[in-house]
Amino acid sequence: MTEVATSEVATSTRTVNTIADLRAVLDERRRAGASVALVPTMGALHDGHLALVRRARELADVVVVSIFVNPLQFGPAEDLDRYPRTLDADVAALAGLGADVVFAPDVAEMYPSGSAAGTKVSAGPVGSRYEGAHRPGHFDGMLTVVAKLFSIAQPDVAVFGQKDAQQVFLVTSMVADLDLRLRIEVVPTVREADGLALSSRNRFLDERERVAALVLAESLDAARTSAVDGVSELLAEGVAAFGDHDGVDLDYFVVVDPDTFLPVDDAFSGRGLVLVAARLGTTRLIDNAFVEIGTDAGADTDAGADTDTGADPGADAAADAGAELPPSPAE
Ligand SMILES: Nc1ncnc2c1ncn2[C@@H]1O[C@H](COP(=O)(O)OP(=O)(O)OP(=O)(O)O)[C@@H](O)[C@H]1O
Ligand SMILES: CC(C)(CO)[C@@H](O)C(=O)[O-]
Ligand code: BAL
Repeated sequence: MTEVATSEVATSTRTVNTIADLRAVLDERRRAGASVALVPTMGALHDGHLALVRRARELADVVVVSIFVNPLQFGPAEDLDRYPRTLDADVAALAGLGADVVFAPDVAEMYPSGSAAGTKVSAGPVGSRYEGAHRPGHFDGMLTVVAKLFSIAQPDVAVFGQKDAQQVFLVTSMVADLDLRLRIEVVPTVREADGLALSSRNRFLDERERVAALVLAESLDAARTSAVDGVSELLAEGVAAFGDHDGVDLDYFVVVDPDTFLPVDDAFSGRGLVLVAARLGTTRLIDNAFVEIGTDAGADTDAGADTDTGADPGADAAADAGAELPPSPAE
């Protein structure tokens, strides 16, 4: 076997920092017949990430977790510099779950000619909507690093979180469009007890913002409850949930067809996916939930805890319903 520089964390978890070392470790395991699962992350791990790792552990013989804060997916005014970096704690948590390899390259290893230079993957039209409208270039940068990680690790399966729904759609599309030879596994959103979706960025919320952040899950609950009455009602109630929350700026609240990721029209019925994004001070959060529209089946998935909607019946909700509101100047 090629000699590999590693640091042992637990008996069987290794951290590798170079592409060559990761390939050497995985090639040896694959030659022995092992299957490989990859969990791509940007670190600052929380229970949402750990759910992906647990799922990966069930799916393959070797679990690789990548930790790389990818500059290519951050805009110039975004939070690249303040994005949390907690590598030692991350590696300890992963060792506790029996992950086999932590891949933690630096920027020069991933982008030797600089992150602005070189070939990029284009996310296509859906990449410019919703998150992409507010974070221009984000999805091209995300797909580029994910394609590189797939090429480097050559996993049989890669595990992603439903919390980043548009990311899941675009990664799945890339795998199909480029005939990549792996399977994408999606894990439901992990939430705090009160319904807030776990996110590395939650740590930036102050006490007041943490309370106000619940409105995202509440708006999804409101949408789910009113979905039986159709798309317009769902959107009106979802947006109305933001009516009495000062200090929360709604970026978008839309319902899309999960198969196309395009907004549904008013007559749509069946399974829809509601996407929401909002800013609280300098922190931007996203969330989503599947809903069953026009039937009384209710939501079928991982939407937030069963909280009150907080909707203000008097709010001028309908005016903004379904709108992709103009992008904010900066995060
Ligand atoms: N609450 C969650 N439940 C399930 N999966 C999650 C959750 N949060 C993040 N993930 C998934 O973990 C993977 C890595 O995400 P990432 O490192 O960007 O963390 P994050 O918490 O989403 O950070 P941020 O939202 O601040 O960007 C992605 O596939 C993402 O969807
Ligand atoms: C998939 C990913 C690791 C690519 O940098 C990132 O977008 C994330 O953490 O969701
Ligand atoms: N969680 C998706 C990665 C990002 O926000 O850049």
